[in-house]
Amino acid sequence: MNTPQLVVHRDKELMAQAAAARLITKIVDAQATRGHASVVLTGGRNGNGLLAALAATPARDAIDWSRLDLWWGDERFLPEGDPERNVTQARETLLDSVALDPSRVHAMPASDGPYGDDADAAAAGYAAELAAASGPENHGPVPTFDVLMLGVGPDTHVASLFPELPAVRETERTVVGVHGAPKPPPTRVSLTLPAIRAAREVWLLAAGEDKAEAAAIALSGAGEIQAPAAGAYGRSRTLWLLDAAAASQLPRALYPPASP
Ligand SMILES: O=C(O)[C@H](O)[C@@H](O)[C@H](O)[C@H](O)COP(=O)(O)O
Repeated sequence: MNTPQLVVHRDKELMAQAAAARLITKIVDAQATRGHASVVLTGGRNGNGLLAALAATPARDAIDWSRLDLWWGDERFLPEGDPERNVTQARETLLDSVALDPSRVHAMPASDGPYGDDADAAAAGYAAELAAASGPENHGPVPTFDVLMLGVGPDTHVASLFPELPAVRETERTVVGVHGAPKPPPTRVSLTLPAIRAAREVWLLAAGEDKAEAAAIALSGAGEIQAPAAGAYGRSRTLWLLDAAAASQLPRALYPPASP
């Protein structure tokens, strides 16, 4: 497990813009090196804020969108097109305005899709899709994601892995159904910590006063069952992207030197 790297930006807007610029560079470098890139998106205000910043910057067209694989860290288990679905919000915010290859956009199943309203079957289906995309050069039944992004909840949840619930305890499966989530809607589909940890880099997005306690808890040695964000780390890099408000309760020793 690598030590988390922290970057603190002045405010939520600057954090989103800086994170978008960082993501563009990461994708462009991956495509220049390997001909394609693989990114896992997250839902929520910070995740969508990053996509909105990406949509608004001219530099976005440095990305070859046709050679970008998109996956999701979690999804609200709702009907196709429901405005509350993470993929619906991502499409409206960015995806519908860039020339993606639809075969490389891997949305998680909807509750009126091929698996019906069975979230556990939908999770197994997505796990199979991940395994099919994984090759011998990857680490287990998940493709090697260049960047896996996670919003951090005020209770330290990431994806749909909530403190103490069964999904955060999963050590074998890569995708699980989530029932009774404290953040509505209650039924979701989520990557598990083993799948998250297959990523080269994991970026945790935490902006806003309401994330300050969660960031301090997750970065001060809490266990992953009580604080799932503490268990989210990448194979070669774990990066926390915060604004000053979300970093306001961090122990001084963790505060990066050149922070606002
Ligand atoms: O489905 C979801 O709700 C998200 O994937 C979830 O994991 C989100 O990223 C966090 O709850 C943070 O959300 P905010 O950025 O809106 O606080």
